[in-house]
Amino acid sequence: MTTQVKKICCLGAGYVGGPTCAVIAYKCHDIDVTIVDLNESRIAAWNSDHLPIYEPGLDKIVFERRGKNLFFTTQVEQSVLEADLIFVSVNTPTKKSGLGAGFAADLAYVESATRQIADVAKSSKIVVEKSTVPCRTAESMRTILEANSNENIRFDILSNPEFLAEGTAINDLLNPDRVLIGGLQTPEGMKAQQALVEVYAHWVPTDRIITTNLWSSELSKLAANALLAQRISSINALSAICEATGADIDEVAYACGRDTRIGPKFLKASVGFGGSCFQKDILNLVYLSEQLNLPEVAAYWKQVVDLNEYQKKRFVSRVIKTLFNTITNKKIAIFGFAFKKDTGDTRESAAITLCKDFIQENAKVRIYDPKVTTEQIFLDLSEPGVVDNTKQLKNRVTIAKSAYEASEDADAIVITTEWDEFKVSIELDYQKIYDQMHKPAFIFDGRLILDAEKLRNIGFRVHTIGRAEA
Ligand SMILES: NC(=O)C1=CN([C@@H]2O[C@H](COP(=O)(O)OP(=O)(O)OC[C@H]3O[C@@H](n4cnc5c(N)ncnc54)[C@H](O)[C@@H]3O)[C@@H](O)[C@H]2O)C=CC1
Ligand SMILES: O=C(O)[C@H]1O[C@H](OP(=O)(O)OP(=O)(O)OC[C@H]2O[C@@H](n3ccc(=O)[nH]c3=O)[C@H](O)[C@@H]2O)[C@H](O)[C@@H](O)[C@@H]1O
Repeated sequence: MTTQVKKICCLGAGYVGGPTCAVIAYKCHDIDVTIVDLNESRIAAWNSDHLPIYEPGLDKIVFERRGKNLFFTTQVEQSVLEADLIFVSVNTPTKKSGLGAGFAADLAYVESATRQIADVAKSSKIVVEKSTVPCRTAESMRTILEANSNENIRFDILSNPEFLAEGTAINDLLNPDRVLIGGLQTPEGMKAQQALVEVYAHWVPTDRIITTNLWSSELSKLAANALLAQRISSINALSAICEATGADIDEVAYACGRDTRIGPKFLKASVGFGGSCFQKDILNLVYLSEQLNLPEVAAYWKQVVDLNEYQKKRFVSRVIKTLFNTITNKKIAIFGFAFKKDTGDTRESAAITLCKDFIQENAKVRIYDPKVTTEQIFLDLSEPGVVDNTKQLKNRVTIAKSAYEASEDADAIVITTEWDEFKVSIELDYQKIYDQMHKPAFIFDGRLILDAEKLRNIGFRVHTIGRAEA
C-alpha cells in the first residue's frame, strides 16, 4: 500500500519553495502545507499583503489558501515533527571559498537542513531534495539521516528537481512539461516515489510524471539548465558573426528554429543570460566533470559560461566605441535591471555587469526597472567587503521612477531587460523620449525588442545586438 501524504513541510521559503508549495496547497486541499524559513522577515512578508517575491499569479494562489491549508512559519521543529513529507528547498549557491571555490555548489544549507530533520524527527519521513544539487548529494543526505534512523523511524530520500522559470513560475507549476521524481530502486524507495507521484497526480497528468533512479534525476536538473544555457550561448556567439557580416540574428534564429529538430525556444540573442541558476549550475557541472577526471567535458561546459561573459563585455565595448570611444560623464539610461522580464529578481543579471563597466568608465547611469527596488540596485552595484564605494556610487548612479525620467538629458539608452513596457508599439512614447535626450540620441537594444526602423524615423541612432550598424 502507498503512504498517503497528509502533511508537507518545506524548508526554504524562497523563489522555489514559496511558489511550488503554494501551488501544491492550491491543488491539494486534502494536504496541509507548511513552508518554513529561518529568515523571519521573509516569513513575515509571506504572511503579509506584500509577498517577498514578485511572480505573476502568485498572490491570488497564496491569498486563497493561506490560513486554510497553507502556512508560513519560522517554527522549524514543529513543522518537521508533524510532516510526512519534507521538501528541502534551501539555497545552493556557488562556493565562495575553500575547495572548489567559484565552481562547486555550497551544500552547507542542504546539510544543515538535513541535520535539522534528523535531530527533530520522531516518526518516519520522506525527505525530498528540491534544491538543485550535484549528482549523488542524496547519498550524503541518506548517510546523515540513516545514522539517525532506528527500527521505529526510517527516512526515504527522493530527488524532485524544480524546472520552473521565474516570471512564469505559476503557469510552469500548474502546467509542467514534466515532473521528475528520482528514488532508490528498492521496494521502500519506489513506495516513497509513488507517494510523491500521488501528490502531483492531483493536477498533473500521470504521463507527465517521470520516475527515474536518484542519480539520473539529480543529473537531469543540471543537464537541463546546461542545455538551455548552451542554446543561448550558441545564439549569442552567432550574434557576433551577424554584427560583422550583415546577417540578422532574429532571422537566423527563426530560420534555424523552424527546423523541428531544433525548435524555436531559447534562441533569443541577448546581452547575456542571468538568473540565479544557469551560471551556478553549469559551474557545478564543470566541477563535477573535473572531479570525475573528465577535463574535456568540463572545458566544453565551461565555454558556455565564458561565452556569456564575452557577450556582456562585447556589448559594453560596442556602446563605448559607438559613443565616440569615451563615456566619461555621459548619461546612460538603463532600461531594466532584473535578469528577465516579469520578475524583481536581479541575481546574476547582465545589467549588473553592464552598469559596473559603465561606472568604471566614469559614465553616469540612471536606472529604471518597474519591479526592482532602489536598495537592491545599490546592493548589487556596491562591492561590500572589497571597498566601501557607496559614496562614489551615489555620484554615478541614480534611480528613476519611469523610463521618461531615466532618459531625461541622456546621451544613450541601453535596453537590458525585455519588459513589455519598453516596446515601441506598446506603451512608451519614444518621440517624447527623443525630444528630451542629448543629440545624437543613441539607443542600444540588448534584447531585440525595439522596432529599429520606427526609432530611426524619429531620429535615433539605433544599435541592436546581432545586427550590423545600419
Ligand atoms: N530560483 C529559481 O528559479 C530556481 C531555483 N532552483 C533551485 O532551488 C533552490 C532554492 O532556490 P531559491 O528558492 O531561488 O533560493 P532562495 O535563496 O530564494 O531561497 C532559499 C531559502 O532557504 C532558506 N533556508 C536556508 N537554510 C534553511 C534551513 N535550514 N531551514 C529553513 N530555511 C532555510 C533561506 O533563508 C532562503 O530564504 C536552489 O538550489 C536553486 O538552485 C531550482 C529551480 C528554479
Ligand atoms: O534552475 C533554475 O533556476 C531555472 O533556470 C531557468 O529559469 P530562469 O533562470 O528563471 O529563467 P529563464 O527564462 O531560463 O532565463 C534565464 C536567462 O536567460 C535569458 N534568455 C532566455 C531565453 C533566451 O532565448 N535568451 C535569453 O537570453 C533570460 O533573459 C534570462 O536572463 C530555467 O529556464 C528553468 O527551467 C530552471 O528551473
